[in-house]
Amino acid sequence: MSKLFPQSLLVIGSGNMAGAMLRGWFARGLDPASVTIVDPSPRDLPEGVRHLTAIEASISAPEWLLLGIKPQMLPDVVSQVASLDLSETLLVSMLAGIEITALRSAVPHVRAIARIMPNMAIGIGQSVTALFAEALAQPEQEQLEALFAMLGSAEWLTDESQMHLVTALSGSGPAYLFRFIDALGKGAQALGMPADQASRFALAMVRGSAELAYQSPESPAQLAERVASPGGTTRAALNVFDADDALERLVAEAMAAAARRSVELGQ
Ligand SMILES: NC(=O)c1ccc[n+]([C@@H]2O[C@H](COP(=O)([O-])OP(=O)(O)OC[C@H]3O[C@@H](n4cnc5c(N)ncnc54)[C@H](O)[C@@H]3O)[C@@H](O)[C@H]2O)c1
Ligand code: PRO
Repeated sequence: MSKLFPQSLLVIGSGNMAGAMLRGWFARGLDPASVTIVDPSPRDLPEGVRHLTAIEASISAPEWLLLGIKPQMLPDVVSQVASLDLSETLLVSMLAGIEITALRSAVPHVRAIARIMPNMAIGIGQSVTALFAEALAQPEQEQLEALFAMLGSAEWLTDESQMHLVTALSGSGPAYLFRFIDALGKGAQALGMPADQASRFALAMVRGSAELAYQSPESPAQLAERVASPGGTTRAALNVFDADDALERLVAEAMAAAARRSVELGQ
């Protein structure tokens, strides 16, 4: 790999996700002067970048174009990018559900297309990011992997349809976990614990347990068994989760809904 960062990066839509990515890359050496952000109302505009509220003819051909808009905004943006010279550009899309064939027909004049599915932990350099690219992006394969591994970890998918599943797992997943932490706090509160203390205990417990699971050679399922003493408190709670496979069914149903929605967003 000859270089790490693209020489010029055009970002269309710099909200939560693209903003967090940029901050991570700036901290690791990306030159803000090489970045142009097009966004009518960007979040925490990074210092030193060029900011435009709409596509202008003055934008020169970017090496990379990062799409950070919501999937529903794609038709609006497509008409604007039609005027740009993208014949040498790699398009990197984080849009949930929108497949490469749809991106290719929306932006036919782009040289190559890659898709990514990061998650919100990208803001602290701990996203697991799925990558999928058309063959035309082969020259940038190593660079893509290095740039997203820098913000956590990155893994290629061999089949694009798996993007829907990754979106339902690790893309949306932080929200599931945040809800679970919230439910733990509320549960303790309902049993009589002060609300702020219950929230602190719930969050600290999840943080320690996630780190333990990450470091342990044992699977999460095995670790759960180690917490549960026979006839003890944990088993009493797990019995509630396990009755009719209630927890597994609920999670599987929620993830299936997310994956279905991802497919719908692409249609
Ligand atoms: N939020 C997540 O956890 C997450 C995770 C993985 C992937 N994604 C994907 O990332 C994308 C962005 O999500 P987000 O949470 O950062 O959204 P966001 O709403 O925070 O950011 C979208 C940005 O697009 C801008 N925008 C709207 N219309 C525009 C236009 N016409 N031209 C230029 N900019 C425009 C908005 O001002 C906003 O700053 C989505 O496609 C989503 O599917 C999000
Ligand atoms: N956030 C986006 C959504 O909810 C995609 C994964 C996480 O659609």
